[in-house]
Amino acid sequence: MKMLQQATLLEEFRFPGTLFRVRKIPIAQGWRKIYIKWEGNNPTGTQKDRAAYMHVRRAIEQGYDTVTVGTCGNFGASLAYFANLHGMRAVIYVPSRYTNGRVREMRKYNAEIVYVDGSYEDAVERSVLDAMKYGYYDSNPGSVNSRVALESFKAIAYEIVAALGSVPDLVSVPMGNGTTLAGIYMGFREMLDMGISRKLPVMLGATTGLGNQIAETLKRGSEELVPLREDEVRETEYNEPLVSIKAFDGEYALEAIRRSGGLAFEFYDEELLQLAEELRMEGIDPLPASSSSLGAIERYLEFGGYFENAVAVVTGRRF
Ligand SMILES: N[C@@H](CCOP(=O)(O)O)C(=O)O
Repeated sequence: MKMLQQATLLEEFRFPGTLFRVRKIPIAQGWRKIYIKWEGNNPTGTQKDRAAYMHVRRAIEQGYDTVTVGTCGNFGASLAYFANLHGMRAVIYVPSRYTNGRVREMRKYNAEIVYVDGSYEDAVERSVLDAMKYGYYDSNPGSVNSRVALESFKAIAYEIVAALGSVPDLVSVPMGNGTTLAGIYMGFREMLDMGISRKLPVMLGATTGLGNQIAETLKRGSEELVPLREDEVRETEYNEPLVSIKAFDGEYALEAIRRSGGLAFEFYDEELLQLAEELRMEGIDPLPASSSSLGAIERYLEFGGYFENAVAVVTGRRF
């Protein structure tokens, strides 16, 4: 029943699901194939639309009139959009230093903004507490409904296999909380378990060198997520979506990277801008942080990795 319900939800809103082959970048020429899974054509321009859509549908089915999330931008804009589309109230918690265009977009979709003094993690915590206090549907990572986002990203794996006809050797995903990467890997696992496919891809996590709990854990070779202090992390204009003091789905992402024989690679602003430029030559205009997935594939080759075909999930457009 649960699976049937989910399939129905996925069918009701069709995400554009664009997958195209990279042509201009030297490493992608010849026999080696690199594809971009482009999420920038989604309604608010990022993969978060997939999760927000499913959260709003569930909230309606469960009789809620208000949805909430803590956000730095993308997830909040998505949730506000789908809530507004379905006549629901959205209360979005934003760290007070964020007054960017994405916050204006949330207001455009009639969301109520609550500014929180502190980090992204503080905004999430406040949203979770208020969800309990006021009876809002909680869309936060790490909350009672956190499985929903993971489930929603499985569809990316299915769309990749549908477009290519098979599982690629390598899949590279930008990594903040680890939710997108973990969800995509779960999709590949599900297809393998159901006999739809015959292998799993190697998973690459693409993140920032200025503070991500999952990458730090891998570097230190720790079995469990290592705690990161706020003063060990530095947020910049371009790395913000990849920074994570507390990676809410970090355990799942770690498992996906380790079990698939994958790696995580770290990038800095200049590199992210350069990668975004490379992707502009391919005809898309991505958020620099989202371009890190292409960088991880390039880095993997430099480190002597081998693949015949790879997919870089480029999670959002430039705003
Ligand atoms: N936040 C980034 C990276 C992927 O997000 P995650 O929190 O699911 O790891 C983005 O949206 O591109």
